[in-house]
Amino acid sequence: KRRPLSRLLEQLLRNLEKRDPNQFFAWPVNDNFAPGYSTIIKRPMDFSTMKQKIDDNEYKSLNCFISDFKLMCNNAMKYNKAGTVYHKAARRLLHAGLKQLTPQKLRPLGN
Ligand SMILES: NC(=O)c1ccc2nc(N)sc2c1
Repeated sequence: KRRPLSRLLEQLLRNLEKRDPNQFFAWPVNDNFAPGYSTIIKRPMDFSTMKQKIDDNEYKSLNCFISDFKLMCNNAMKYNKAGTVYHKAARRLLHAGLKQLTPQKLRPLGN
């Protein structure tokens, strides 16, 4: 890929997806299997949508990408009650993902 940012984001996305072996976050959540989802979650996000946004060059920075990743995980922790497999998977994914996304070398200059 010509665009260095796209190349970086695709690699980061692949590594984040590895941490979702059950593919709870692979596709948009469907109201049919998650009753009331679209009324509770105003800004849905999932890995396939993030991939499409990379391909459409919608991410202008790494931080925009990280924001969508956090949104996806926080949506799941909002909709799914604590103690459910989905809530626990979202918490694990968020913590593991942020460790990968904000190590010292990736942190913006100055901190
Ligand atoms: N990402 C989510 O919040 C999520 C994913 C899968 C799923 N399957 C259900 N039966 S509820 C549910 C929620």
